[in-house]
Amino acid sequence: MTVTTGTQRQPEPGPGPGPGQHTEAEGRTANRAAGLRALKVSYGVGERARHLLVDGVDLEAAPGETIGVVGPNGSGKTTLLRCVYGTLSPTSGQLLLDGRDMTGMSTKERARSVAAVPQDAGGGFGLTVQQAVAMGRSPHKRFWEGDTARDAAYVREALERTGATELAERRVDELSGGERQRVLVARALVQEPALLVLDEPTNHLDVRYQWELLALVDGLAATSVLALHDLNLAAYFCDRIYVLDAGRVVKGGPPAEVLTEEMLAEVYGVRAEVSVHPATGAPTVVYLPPTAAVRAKSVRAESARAESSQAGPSQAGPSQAGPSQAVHR
Ligand SMILES: Nc1ncnc2c1ncn2[C@@H]1O[C@H](COP(=O)(O)OP(=O)(O)OP(=O)(O)O)[C@@H](O)[C@H]1O
Repeated sequence: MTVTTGTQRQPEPGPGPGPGQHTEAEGRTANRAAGLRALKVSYGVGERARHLLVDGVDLEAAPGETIGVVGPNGSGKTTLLRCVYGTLSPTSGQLLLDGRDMTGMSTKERARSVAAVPQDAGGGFGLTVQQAVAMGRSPHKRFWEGDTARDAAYVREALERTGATELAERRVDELSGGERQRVLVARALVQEPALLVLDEPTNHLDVRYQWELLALVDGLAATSVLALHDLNLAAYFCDRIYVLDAGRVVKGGPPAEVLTEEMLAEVYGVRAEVSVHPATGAPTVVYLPPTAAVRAKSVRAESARAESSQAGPSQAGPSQAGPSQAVHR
């Protein structure tokens, strides 16, 4: 994680050597990072996949960076992240992991490098938390191999790091939303990802766990790509932020460049004040009641979006400039 704005953030201490089973030097989660590049990635649905939910997205995450993907509801964040972690194949464009085309990787190979925490993921029915988290080790094993002491150590550590140790013997389907979210993150950690993709990871979490979870993710050596709605958390934890609107990146760069009052009015249709917080050094957004002018602008932008989405991507108006014009890096 690089500090961009004179913040007083302290790096998250690295994990300890675990319960005597391994050390960081042996290649645990914290030591792996891969660079990600999305080049003109599009994902389309409908006739000839012409309705683009993700439209020509360029995105870059250097090894170890924490990248935020933000944007209004329905702007394409989840669809983009699904392309990155492989449950969707882009209609066009390329996704490169350390320069290698990800579409050429087998499922298992991809799973050895990329872990995902999808939005509101279900599953885990009938399993205990410990069993569900241990399943994250499967990309690193042959199918007949049982859990080793080393696997158990990974699981123990991941549970510790996500504050889920107390939940180990509980059934996953009996957990609260926030408890379940921490378990999903623990399962992703034991996968030893070089790239971690998290879709709204702070969903269901109380403020303390939101903070702790993002600090944990940020403290990993792994590259992280996060979809977030909370712009203040994104401002604090992300090295760079990409703003999606109607499937396109309309702005990208360090939080201080991206999170402007103009962007918030233009993309989200909200009135806000952005200042640098004296204690954190990060941009901080305070939302204000909308004026009549902002409300009217927001209604106009909303109907322009609706028209453009009905007309199809080729009819997009000038306010939806392509990424090459609008991304500020
Ligand atoms: N399979 C599909 N077919 C048609 N439209 C889809 C499909 N999947 C998603 N969409 C639409 O694509 C748009 C982008 O959806 P996506 O879930 O990627 O947005 P998002 O930015 O993650 O939204 P949110 O912030 O609400 O989670 C939405 O308008 C959604 O309704």
